[in-house]
Amino acid sequence: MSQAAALPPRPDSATSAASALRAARRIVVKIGSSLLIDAETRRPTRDWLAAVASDLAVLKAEGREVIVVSSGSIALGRGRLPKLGARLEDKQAAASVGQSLLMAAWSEALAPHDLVVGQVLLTRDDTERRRRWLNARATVEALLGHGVIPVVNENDTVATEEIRYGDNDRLAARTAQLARADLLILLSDVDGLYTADPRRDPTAAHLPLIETLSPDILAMGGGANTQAGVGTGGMATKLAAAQIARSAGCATIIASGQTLSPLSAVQAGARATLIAAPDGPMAAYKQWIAGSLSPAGSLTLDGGAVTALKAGKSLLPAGVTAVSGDFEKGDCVRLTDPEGRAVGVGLAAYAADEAVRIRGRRSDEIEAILGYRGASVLIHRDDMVLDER
Ligand SMILES: Nc1ncnc2c1ncn2[C@@H]1O[C@H](COP(=O)(O)OP(=O)(O)O)[C@@H](O)[C@H]1O
Ligand SMILES: N[C@@H](CCC(=O)OP(=O)(O)O)C(=O)O
Repeated sequence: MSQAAALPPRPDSATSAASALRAARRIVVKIGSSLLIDAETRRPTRDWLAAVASDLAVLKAEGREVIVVSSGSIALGRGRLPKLGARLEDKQAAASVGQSLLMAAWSEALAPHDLVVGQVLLTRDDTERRRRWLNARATVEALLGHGVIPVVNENDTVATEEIRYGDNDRLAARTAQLARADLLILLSDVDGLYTADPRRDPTAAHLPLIETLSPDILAMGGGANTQAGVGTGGMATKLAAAQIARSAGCATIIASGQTLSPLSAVQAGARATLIAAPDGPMAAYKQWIAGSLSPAGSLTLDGGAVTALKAGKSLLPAGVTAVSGDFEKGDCVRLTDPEGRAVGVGLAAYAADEAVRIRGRRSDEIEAILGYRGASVLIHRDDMVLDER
C-alpha cells in the first residue's frame, strides 16, 4: 500500500457544541462579512475583532491550532471606493483594495497577543486539483507549524464565476478538509439551525444537535440570504458546508457571532448547533481513505460513471477512460471527471497496468483480458470517498 497519512485520532463523539469545541485540536473558524464590517461605515468592527482575537489567543494558548476563514474584502473595498459599479472587474477591484484592509484589520487585532497572521487566498482549483491541493495543504501546515494563524479568503481579485467557490461557507469547509481540521465553526448572525428561518417564523425551534444531514434537515436551510448587502451565505450554504466537512470526518458548529466573545461563549455552553462528525467503523475507514495524502495515481471517469458513483454505485472498468500513475492493487487513487475536476478517492482493486488493460471494458471481459478472475469492479463503493459539493 502506498503512503496513507494517518489521520489524527478523532476525539470521542461530542454531543454538544461546547464539548466539541473543548475537544477540538485543529479548528477552522469562518467569519462572515456582516460580523466583520459595520454596515453603515463599511469599516471593520474593531471592538468585535479585538474580542474575537482574544478568543483565538485563548485557543492558541491551550495548544489548539486555528485557521480563520474571513470574508469581507469586497464590502471593505466598496467602503473605500464607493464609486465602484457592479461589473465583475469593479467587484474584483473592490476585493483587491479590501483584502489588504482586511488583513491589516486581522493583523492589528492579533498583534497584542503576539500572534502573526498569514494571508492565504484560494480559488476552487486549489482544492480540486491534486497538485495545487497538496501545495496549499503544505503551505497551511507550514504556517500552523510556525504558530501562525492562516487567514483564508477566496482570491476574489482573479476568481471569475466559473472558478469560484462562490461563498465562504463552502470555502471554509474545503479549508477544513484541506487542513484535516476536526472542527469547523461557522459564525453567523443566528445562533444555529432552526426548523425554519427564525426571522420569518417565530415558532421555529432551535436544533442543538444534528447527527445526520437528512434531506429534511437540508431543506430547513431554504435558499440563500443576503444581509444588509454584505454577505452571500444563508443557512443553505452553511448546511452544504457542514456536509462537505462531514465527508472529511469534521464536525461543524453554527453559532452566533453577535456577542463579543463568540468562541468563549460556545465553549461555555451558549446556544449553538453541532452537526456531529460521522461515527462508526465505516466512517473511520472512509476517513482513513480520505486522509490518504498521496494517491499513487488517478483514474479519469466518463460522465456516466460520475453519475453512477454519486448514486452510490461502485466504479466499473467500463466507466474509466484514462489511467495514470503507477499504483498497486489496494493503493489509493484519485478520481476525476472528464474535465479533470476531482470527484473523490478510492482504493483500486487492480494495479495500474491491469487497470490500463481493462479500462473501458465490460466486467465480464476482465477474466479473459487478465487471465484470472478478479474483482468485478475497479473500486468498490465501500472503498471510495466522494468529494461532496
Ligand atoms: N432554518 C434556519 N435556521 C436558522 N437560520 C435560517 C434558517 N433558514 C434561513 N435562515 C437565515 O440564515 C441567516 C444566516 O445567513 P447569513 O446571514 O447569510 O449568514 P452569514 O452572513 O453569517 O454567512 C439567518 O439570519 C436566518 O435568517
Ligand atoms: N470572498 C468574499 C465573501 C464571500 C462570502 O461568502 O461572504 P459572507 O456570506 O459574508 O461570508 C469577500 O471577502 O468579500
